[in-house]
Amino acid sequence: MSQSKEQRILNFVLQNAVRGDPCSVLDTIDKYCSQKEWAMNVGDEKGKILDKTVEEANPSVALELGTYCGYSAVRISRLLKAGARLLTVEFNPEFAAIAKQMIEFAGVQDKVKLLEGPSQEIIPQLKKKYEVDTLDFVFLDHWKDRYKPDTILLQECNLLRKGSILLADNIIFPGAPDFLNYVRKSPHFQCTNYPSHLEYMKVEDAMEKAVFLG
Ligand SMILES: O=C(NC/C=C/[C@H]1O[C@@H](n2ccc(=O)cc2)[C@H](O)[C@@H]1O)c1cc([N+](=O)[O-])cc(O)c1O
Ligand SMILES: [Mg+2]
Repeated sequence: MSQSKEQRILNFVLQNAVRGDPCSVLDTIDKYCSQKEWAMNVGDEKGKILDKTVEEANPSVALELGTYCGYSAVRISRLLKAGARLLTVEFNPEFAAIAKQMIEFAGVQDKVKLLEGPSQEIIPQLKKKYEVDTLDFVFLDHWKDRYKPDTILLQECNLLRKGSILLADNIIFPGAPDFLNYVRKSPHFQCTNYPSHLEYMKVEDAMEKAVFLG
């Protein structure tokens, strides 16, 4: 059975990164995906926007939708204060298995809880099953047609509070037009756009920050 691209990325990290060093894991993934095989990690340029937004939010409880190989889970969790936690949602069992190993190799496993399943099933479980009160930060990077329904679902489940910060990847490419329209038109969100580029490419992309106003 030939290896998957995601398994090749993990193997490259296991063989070339420094165990317990999140930055080394991030740099190694970026090296592989810029030189050998493109993959849909948020990457370093948009990753720096993610870093700034996480630092602004300084979250006690953060949610990520779309773990993939764990690149942004490592990126986010390396910035979390003592006792803070990241819940990350992955639907594909193969990607979840890769991400779990990536997170453990980076040494951030005590800050990260990987939840396997579709976001529309997991989100309604966050309060009772995962003991979440409200979310301080949400990173949206899963299926682009899920950004809007999941943002609505987060509100319906009372998971956002005044000041909760949402950050969405891929606003230009592949694009999330219904989400963008929704948050920009909604009186409940204050939006900011961050122009950037698609990971590892010269293609235009952007991130959108949407602060919940209550
Ligand atoms: O399509 C993209 N992302 C979709 C991500 C999907 C991920 O979210 C998970 N998920 C987790 C929970 C769910 O409920 C559903 C899916 C999927 O199992 C997958 O791991 C994308 C594409 C490009 N691109 O250049 O083409 C660039 C990007 O940065 C992207 O993020
Ligand atoms: Mg993305």
